[in-house]
Amino acid sequence: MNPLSPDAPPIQVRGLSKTYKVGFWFNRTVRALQGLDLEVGAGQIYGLLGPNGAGKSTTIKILMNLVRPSSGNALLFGQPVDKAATRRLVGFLPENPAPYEYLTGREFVTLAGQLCGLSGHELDVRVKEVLGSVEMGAAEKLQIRRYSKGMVQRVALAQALVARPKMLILDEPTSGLDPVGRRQMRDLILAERDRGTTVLFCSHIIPDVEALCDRLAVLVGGRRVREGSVRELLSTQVPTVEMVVEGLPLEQVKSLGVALESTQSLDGRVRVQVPDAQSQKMLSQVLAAGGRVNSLQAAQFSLEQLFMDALKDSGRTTSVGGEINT
Ligand SMILES: Nc1ncnc2c1ncn2[C@@H]1O[C@H](COP(=O)(O)OP(=O)(O)OP(=O)(O)O)[C@@H](O)[C@H]1O
Repeated sequence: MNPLSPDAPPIQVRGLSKTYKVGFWFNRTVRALQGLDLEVGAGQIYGLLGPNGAGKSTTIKILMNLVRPSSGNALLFGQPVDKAATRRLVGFLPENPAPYEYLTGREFVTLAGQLCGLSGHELDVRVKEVLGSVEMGAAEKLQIRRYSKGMVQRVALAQALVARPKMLILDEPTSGLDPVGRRQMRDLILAERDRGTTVLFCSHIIPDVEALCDRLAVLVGGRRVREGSVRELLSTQVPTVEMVVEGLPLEQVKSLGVALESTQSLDGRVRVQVPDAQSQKMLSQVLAAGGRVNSLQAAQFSLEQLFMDALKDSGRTTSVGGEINT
């Protein structure tokens, strides 16, 4: 039976909420997700970006049918997430992979391939191929308990890739990897996308998201607070100018009557970010007050700024965690 609904997007999430019960008597609740909507189109690399506790892993666990939502629904290829036949189309890398550590890397990936229905020569070839692609060929005969964290992450990715999935769901794929490993992981994800694989991944490493994603959603406190392509999202930012002011103390710079985006006191200087429309006024106010501007440049639009703005707009005093009700 074909588990795919033709034309259905690989991921559709509507009004997804998840409340965990916590505490000794389970009398407190944490709202990890609050009415989340998501749609991931075929062949996209889609990023979930958010601070610690934003609900990224909970979303992924619901998609992998490891956690049940409190309300709302989630579909993979148009089918409910509890259909095993559909989940078989997905390669999954969990947040903290814990493979059976007395197996060697090769035995573990072989087992994963067998569970996905591969066998014989095809399985042997494929296992060798994926272990090579994550650069674990040389260590494939070592028991996993001898591996470093980054090596475990690599064999865990190999098991996700072994059955040539139609979609990859990766929870913090670059966690534990050194800079070379991070670059390889990015290249692997891009190569999978070029092969036509849809990829959903979550991260709080902004450069990874920026380098990889076609689209992304920013989650804060279990809610989606931004969504779009990287270019769309960056184009919504107010253009700003960065100035370095000398000869005026921070407090005086702040009281020049210009709305500043940010200020930072450096050794005897003050770095400020000013909305572009205010930059001329700021310049003349600094000069009138006896200060100097020793550098002035257009600030780069960045996902980092977008992320900080999203956090500020969502009105949260701390970025960490879901909402706790006692
Ligand atoms: N099994 C659980 N029991 C109780 N609370 C949980 C459980 N799993 C997650 N939570 C809570 O739900 C909220 C969202 O957690 P989740 O792991 O989904 O966030 P995340 O965005 O993946 O965070 P991180 O980036 O730190 O991995 C947090 O407040 C967390 O404490």
